[in-house]
Amino acid sequence: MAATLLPYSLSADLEVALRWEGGGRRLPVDMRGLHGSHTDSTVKSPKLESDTAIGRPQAAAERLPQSIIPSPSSPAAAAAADLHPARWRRLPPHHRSPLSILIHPIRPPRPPLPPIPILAITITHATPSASIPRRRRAPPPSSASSSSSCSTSSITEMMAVTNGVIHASSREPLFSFGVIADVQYADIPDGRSFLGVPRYYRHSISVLQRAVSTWNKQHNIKFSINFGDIIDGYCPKDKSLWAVQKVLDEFEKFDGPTYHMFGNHCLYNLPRGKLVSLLKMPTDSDRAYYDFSPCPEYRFVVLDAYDFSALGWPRDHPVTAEAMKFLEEKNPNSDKNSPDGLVGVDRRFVMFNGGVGKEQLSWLNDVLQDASARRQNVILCSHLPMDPGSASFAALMWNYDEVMAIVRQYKCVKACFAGHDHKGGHSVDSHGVHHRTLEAALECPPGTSAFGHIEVYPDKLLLVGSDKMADTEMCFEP
Ligand SMILES: Nc1ccn([C@@H]2O[C@H](COP(=O)(O)OP(=O)(O)OC[C@H](O)CO)[C@@H](O)[C@H]2O)c(=O)n1
Repeated sequence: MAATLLPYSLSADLEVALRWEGGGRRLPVDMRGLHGSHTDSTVKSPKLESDTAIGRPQAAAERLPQSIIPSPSSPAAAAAADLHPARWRRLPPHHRSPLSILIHPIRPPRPPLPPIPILAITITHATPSASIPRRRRAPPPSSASSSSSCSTSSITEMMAVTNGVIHASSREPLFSFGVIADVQYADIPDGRSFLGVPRYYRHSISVLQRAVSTWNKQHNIKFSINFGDIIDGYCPKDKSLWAVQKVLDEFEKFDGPTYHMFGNHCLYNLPRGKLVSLLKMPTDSDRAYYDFSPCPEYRFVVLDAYDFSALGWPRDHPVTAEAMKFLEEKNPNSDKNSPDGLVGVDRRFVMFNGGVGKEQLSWLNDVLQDASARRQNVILCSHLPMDPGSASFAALMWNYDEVMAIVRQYKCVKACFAGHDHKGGHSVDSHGVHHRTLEAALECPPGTSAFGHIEVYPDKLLLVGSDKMADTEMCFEP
């Protein structure tokens, strides 16, 4: 492989944590003053040498010295080292593997360690390879320009893709927040989606329980966001209220507020007005969209993606009639949940999706204008994804194009997060906005999880996911 040598220097004591399918090891290394070079596939230095283990991380890990201690499950400590992500580049497919490497400072500083004879590190990026099962599988980055929005250099730009490496950073986050999507809890036996994907209706609440206890242990998670579909449509209607309350009781155990939004499944079970109050949405009306600002630099906008929808409004409500008329025009199938015969992004015109109404669009414009005036970065949250690169076409918001046309009048929106498309996804659109669809809690087999927390910096967001939720670094122009 042609190797491009890039100089680097390390200025702190670091730990190198290696993870692979089913395990991990943490290796403290005194790297102060270390200088070396980085190739496409290896970090080379007097202490870190590449060898035949390139592409065979397990073999490399097996040869690590005895001083290695077990790695803790949380990679939250990744931070604050002068190891710039720009030094790390994507690997060709034949070098991809399940291993991820976390590099973070040792705190407090440790005494120097005896020299380490040979350590082979293969820098692996979690761009999925169909042939290799991954513990932290990353959704494929997709973008109008994969070079995305990292602005500092063309190499840095390459790092805006989803990957399995938690990058060291030279700063502490401004704050962090927890994320979870599509819990879709129901006290019913396991089942399958319309397309045959297994769904674990009872287990999904355990995923939430694990999320909450993890967030609480991390101590620095300011709030959490639940991306909708709190219970499943198959939940017996006379148990809906009980089921929503049971899930909310779990969120209540989190040491901070949780912000909720509507998903289609919420609306199969309960009327909108009831949900707004049950979910304690911070609005002064029946509106299910709102914004909040956890610090002066950031503004969060939570959209109601079912504001214009055939779901949730009373049957005789004008919105129901208008939405059904819209679906009639866009979708010729008698079953309006079916995208059969619809082509490309037109597959989104199905009844289990919805859109943002005119009033909400105008409100969104006002919020973005205000955020721009205050020089705030904005994060858009919606149950429905808003970029074709980040989700199946059939999962997109009906009028994602109208929402994004407003977003593009300003430069303040840095990322859009969504749920709904359970497999997850990540893209960077033509304007450098990240779109991250979060993997569903519902489709985690027992013993597995999908939740995470997002570290917020002035110029990037770092999603640190549990096993089925992939880590994602999202850089942008501040
Ligand atoms: N092709 C389809 C897909 C779905 N349906 C029916 O629509 C309802 C909602 O489907 P469901 O998969 O439960 O919706 P989720 O919100 O959990 O997931 C969204 C998708 O992942 C988006 O890609 C349900 O009644 C289905 O049976 C359908 O008829 N035809």
